[in-house]
Amino acid sequence: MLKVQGLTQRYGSRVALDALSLSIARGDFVVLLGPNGAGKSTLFQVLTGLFAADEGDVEVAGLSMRSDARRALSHIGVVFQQQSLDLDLSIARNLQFHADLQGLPSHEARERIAFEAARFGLVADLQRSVRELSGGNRRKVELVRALLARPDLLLMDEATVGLDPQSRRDLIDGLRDEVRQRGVTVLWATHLVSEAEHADRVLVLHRGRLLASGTPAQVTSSLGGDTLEAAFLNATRQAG
Ligand SMILES: Nc1ncnc2c1ncn2[C@@H]1O[C@H](COP(=O)(O)OP(=O)(O)OP(=O)(O)O)[C@@H](O)[C@H]1O
Repeated sequence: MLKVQGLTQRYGSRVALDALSLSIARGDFVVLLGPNGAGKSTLFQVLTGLFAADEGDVEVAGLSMRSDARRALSHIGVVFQQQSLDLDLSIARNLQFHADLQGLPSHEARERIAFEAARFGLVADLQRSVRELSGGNRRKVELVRALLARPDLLLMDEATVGLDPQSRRDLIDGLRDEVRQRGVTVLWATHLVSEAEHADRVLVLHRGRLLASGTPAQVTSSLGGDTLEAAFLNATRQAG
């Protein structure tokens, strides 16, 4: 579903992505785990077409971001680090507005909004303004919004920043449901090891390079440590 080949991005003399290659199979829930400055946001900016990297290419569903960006992007849904809902509109209006932008027929939009709102426990709040919602529910609305166009690949860039453990859990559980039922592929960037523990695969990124890739147990043993957290801390402290 996603193939990244030899991606390099420099900011002056700083190398944010260093010939990075990775691939993700359809229906996988993959956590991209990296400390601050590892290159997660830079990677997401390239994946979402905000800019082309200095070198390398990205393929989404077999479509090159360099030569066929518009079609490649049509397969992607994204939740960025920065929140971007209209605070004065209700949840329903925010979602409807986005569905209109995507050109979804209104009966389909209504069905999907109702379906996803139920999955994420938002039904009772649909007519409330976003301003009145907790941070956790705001993130859920953004996730529902990203799912409206039924993307094949969902990118989540540190989507749980600022949420308490229960809200983080609810968001991840809702998304895992989506993965199970619809086979959506998820790339979830975070610096929180606890969010990687239930992933199908973990990719450990440090200084723009992949240090390890595999199930949480495989990554723990390949990086050397009793727990994923110990292995991650050990590897990102040592790696030069
Ligand atoms: N616009 C920019 N100009 C210069 N350097 C940048 C720019 N954006 C990122 N960098 C540098 O590139 C490297 C990777 O940054 P990036 O934001 O991609 O990492 P990150 O893993 O998303 O970090 P965080 O978890 O802190 O958001 C860092 O060293 C950062 O300082």
